[in-house]
Amino acid sequence: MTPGASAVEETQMTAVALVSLREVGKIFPSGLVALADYDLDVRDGEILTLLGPSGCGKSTVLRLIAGLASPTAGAIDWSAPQVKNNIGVVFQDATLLPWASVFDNVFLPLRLKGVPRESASPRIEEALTHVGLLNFSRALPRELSGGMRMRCAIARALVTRPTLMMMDEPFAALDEVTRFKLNDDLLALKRRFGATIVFVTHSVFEAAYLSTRIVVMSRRAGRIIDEIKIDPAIPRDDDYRSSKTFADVCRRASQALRVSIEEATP
Ligand SMILES: Nc1ncnc2c1ncn2[C@@H]1O[C@H](COP(=O)(O)OP(=O)(O)OP(=O)(O)O)[C@@H](O)[C@H]1O
Repeated sequence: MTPGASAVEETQMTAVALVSLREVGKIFPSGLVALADYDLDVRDGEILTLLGPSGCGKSTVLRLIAGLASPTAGAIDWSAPQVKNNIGVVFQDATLLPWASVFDNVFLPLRLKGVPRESASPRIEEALTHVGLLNFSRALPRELSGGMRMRCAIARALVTRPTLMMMDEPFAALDEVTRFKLNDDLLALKRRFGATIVFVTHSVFEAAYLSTRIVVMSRRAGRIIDEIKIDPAIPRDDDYRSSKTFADVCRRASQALRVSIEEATP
């Protein structure tokens, strides 16, 4: 039985796939096989987390979906071109332009799309308001804390109103209190902006807290070894963190991770 499974969750699992990876392979020029025969649907509205040992191919999956790399085998099928052409991406390193203000960093994706600064301004201010950085719009990245830099990166990803957000260990470098706060803020942003999120983390607890579905990958060319569905209707709060459902999800994800690590150990 899937922890926290319910009729609501089953309904969500039948949601349309925004993007489908079909028998996708990725072999790097070095000959390293990062992915082989990899199948994955990303369904509308979900927070899908990829969990797996270091080097199992999580970032590669993200990069393929984001169009930052190409598969060497298989197909990536999109539900609509507008989904493919407007993806928000957030990396572990906030990757802000050091010489540009918070405002100008968030403006960047719109500037690249040819939107004039003046007409972009309300959307930038809205995005900054939602991440709590409006009062810092003139600050430079070096004047911000790590958590604030990540908020800026999230605002930059949200400013184009993407249908799909790809987040590669965005909170891994932050202290636990900041990380918890940003987890809650991300869920609030998701409710506000409604994007589907593909999230990569090493943290079982973070995966169990944020996700509506967790995919656990094996080390051997990124095979999927478990899929854990979590009822999206469960409020993500302190009660959830101390609930049996949360404990069950963590236990099952940890067991799957252990299997994936043990089967890769000679
Ligand atoms: N450009 C590249 N050229 C050669 N090998 C690469 C390249 N990028 C990634 N790899 C290798 O592909 C495998 C998968 O890498 P990937 O970054 O997708 O794993 P990951 O699961 O995200 O790892 P981590 O959790 O450590 O970030 C690793 O063995 C990595 O060393």
